[in-house]
Amino acid sequence: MIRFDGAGKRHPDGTVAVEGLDLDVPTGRTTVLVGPSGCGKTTLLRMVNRMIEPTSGRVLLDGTDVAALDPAKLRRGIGYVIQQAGLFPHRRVIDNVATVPYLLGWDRKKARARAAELLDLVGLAPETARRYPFQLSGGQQQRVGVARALAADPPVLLMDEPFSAVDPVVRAGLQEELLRLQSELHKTVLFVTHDIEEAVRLGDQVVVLRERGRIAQLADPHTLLTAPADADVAAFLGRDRGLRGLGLRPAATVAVRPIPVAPGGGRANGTARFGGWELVLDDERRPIGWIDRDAAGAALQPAPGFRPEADTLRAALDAAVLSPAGVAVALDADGRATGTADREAVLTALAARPSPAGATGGPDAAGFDGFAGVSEASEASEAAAAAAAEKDGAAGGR
Ligand SMILES: Nc1ncnc2c1ncn2[C@@H]1O[C@H](COP(=O)(O)OP(=O)(O)OP(=O)(O)O)[C@@H](O)[C@H]1O
Repeated sequence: MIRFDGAGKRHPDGTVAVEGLDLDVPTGRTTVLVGPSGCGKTTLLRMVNRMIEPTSGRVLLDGTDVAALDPAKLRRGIGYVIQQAGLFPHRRVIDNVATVPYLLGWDRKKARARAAELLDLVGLAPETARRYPFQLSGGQQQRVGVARALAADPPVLLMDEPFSAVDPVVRAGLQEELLRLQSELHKTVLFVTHDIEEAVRLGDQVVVLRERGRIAQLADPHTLLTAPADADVAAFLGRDRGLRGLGLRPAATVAVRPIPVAPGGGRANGTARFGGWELVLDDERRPIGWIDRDAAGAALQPAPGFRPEADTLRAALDAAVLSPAGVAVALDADGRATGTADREAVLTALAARPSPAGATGGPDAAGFDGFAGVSEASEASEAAAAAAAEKDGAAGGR
């Protein structure tokens, strides 16, 4: 566990970046720090790996004051991922990823084997290994950054706006990947973002900060979205927080009706009728589309679906709203139709009382008391990003 114990930072010019924060970052969970620019997120994150030294209070790592630990050793035990990855431009991808193992004195072969394993883990093709960072896309570079941070299997990962420099589609993919990795690896992750959407997607707990690193609210994502602590937090969460909250609830609560499929002709093996609309399925029961039976010669229209076992209520609602028939198609993992849910069925599920932990199976908020983080990656580049920090002087004591 990481504990901020009255941790504060006053800069020599008198600026108080963080006023004195008490926060626990629980082991094996993802804690997200979110808040407006300048509220102290990066400062808090960097206090953990001693790139910034607190001027008051302490930061404890598993009970030990980090001030008592050698900064270089400390950083080798903490993965650090920053915006734009901060890769070493003159090193091949494989050697970027192997940075910390090399520093730990692993032999080259073992370090590279580990790096190759990690590239695979973060979804990069083996041929990526021989390239230089400039030969990769932004999203690929971020994946390398994550692989590098994981190389020595550190229990703690500090992530400072790691996905903010990539486009929304790539970003969503990287978030998905992080969730998958975390479900396997259970690192203690402290993640900084400006983006509340990202915060509720990734966080087991989310800390909303105000200026000077003061905690406005600490809660699991569902509680945050449904019960913001005050009007300021509600405003920060945005007007569509209710809708976003649906993204945390499982679609499995939607009542799905079996499809009464009649034998059909032509390319479809069956159809099902809903008022004037007919759902056409192929031989494998995959939806082909909707046809408006009342419109002569009408073209097939898309049949949006959702997976009750994997998707959220937001996805189910989206499918029902987009369906020309007002009916979402329930699908199995292979895309075969297992039933349908009309808009009323989705609305009934929406109205039901959600389970307190939300759809993500998120942690019980009672298990946490708090935490913090920071961002700002621009000058971090080599020593900072790698958590490798061969040279202690990189940012210490800032
Ligand atoms: N070296 C410094 N000297 C003086 N003030 C500083 C210094 N570094 C940071 N600050 C100030 O400390 C405050 C907190 O900065 P920090 O970088 O932690 O904020 P942040 O929440 O990460 O911001 P952003 O989201 O914009 O990255 C800001 O007001 C910033 O201007």
